[in-house]
Amino acid sequence: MIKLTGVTKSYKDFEAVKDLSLEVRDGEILGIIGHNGAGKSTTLKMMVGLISPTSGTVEVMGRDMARDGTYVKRFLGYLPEESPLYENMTVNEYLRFFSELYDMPPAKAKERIDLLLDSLKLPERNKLTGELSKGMKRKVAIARALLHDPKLLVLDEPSSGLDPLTSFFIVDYMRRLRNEGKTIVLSAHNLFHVEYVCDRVAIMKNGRLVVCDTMENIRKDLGKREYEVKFMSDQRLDYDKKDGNYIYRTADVGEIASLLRNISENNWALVDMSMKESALEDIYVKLMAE
Ligand SMILES: Nc1ncnc2c1ncn2[C@@H]1O[C@H](COP(=O)(O)OP(=O)(O)OP(=O)(O)O)[C@@H](O)[C@H]1O
Repeated sequence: MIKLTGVTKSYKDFEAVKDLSLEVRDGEILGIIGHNGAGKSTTLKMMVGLISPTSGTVEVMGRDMARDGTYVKRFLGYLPEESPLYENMTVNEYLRFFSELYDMPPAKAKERIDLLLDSLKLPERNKLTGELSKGMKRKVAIARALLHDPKLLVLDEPSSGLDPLTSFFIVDYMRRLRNEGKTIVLSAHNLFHVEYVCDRVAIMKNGRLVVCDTMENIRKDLGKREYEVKFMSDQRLDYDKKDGNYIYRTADVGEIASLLRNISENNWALVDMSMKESALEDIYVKLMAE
C-alpha cells in the first residue's frame, strides 16, 4: 500500500529522515515509534504528500507521490499531530463543510456523518467544536479524516494527550477499522497501544529505521511481559484488592483491553495502568539508550 525507498528529508543541512526504506502492507496496522524528534511526523507527512522527500521515492497504491499525489490523496485520510478545528462551527456544521469539499451529495454526507459520530460515541453534534473536551475534539478530527471513507489512514499520535480510557477507545476503534479492511499507519508513544493494535512495528531513532518487525516476532524474541491495571468500583468484583483498589495483572493484551472496555462501560474509575517487563518497552528503552 505504501513503499518508501531510500527516503531522506533534509531541512536546510539537517537530515530529519535518513535513507529510510519501509513498506506498509495492505490491511495491516503499522506502528511507528521513537523518541521525540526521531522523524516520525516527517515520515508520515511524506507518506501523505504534504512534504516531498529530498531524495528517494514514496509510492502509495503503486503510484509515485511526486507524480500522482493529487490522484492518490482521495484514497487517503490523514490525522495530523495537532488538529485545530473551526471553533465557531458545531460538530455537524464542521463535518458538513468538509463533506462539501469532498463533493459528497448532502444525503450521503449526512448518513456518513451520523454513522461516524455514532461509532465514535460522540453525541454532541450541535455543540460548537470550541466547547468540546480534548478527547471529543480528537474524535471530530478522526471523523473528518474518515469522512470520504479512505482505504488508507495515516495517523500522527491519534491518542496522545488524552485520558487513558478515551485514548484506549481511539486505538480500539483503529483496530475495528483495520478489521473492516482499512490499512493504517500510526505513530505512538504508548507502548501498550502499540502492542495491542499493531501488526508490525517500526522503531526510528535519529531519523533512521532501527527495527521493523511483526508484533508476533517481537513478542517471540522477548518473551512474557505483564500489564497491571488498578481500578475502583462500587460493585463487589472477583478481582484482588489492595488499598481499596481492584488489581488485575496479566501478560495477555486482549484481556487488558477487555477489562478497559468493562471499566469504561460501567463507569468505574481507572486508577493506574502500568507494564511489568514490557517486551516492547524493553527493546525500545535499550535501543534508545545505545
Ligand atoms: N519544518 C521543519 N524545519 C526544520 N526542522 C524540522 C521541521 N520539521 C521537523 N524538523 C526537525 O526534524 C526532526 C524530526 O521531527 P519530527 O517532527 O519528524 O519528529 P517526531 O519523531 O515526530 O517527534 P515527536 O514525537 O516529538 O512528534 C526534529 O529534529 C525536528 O526539529
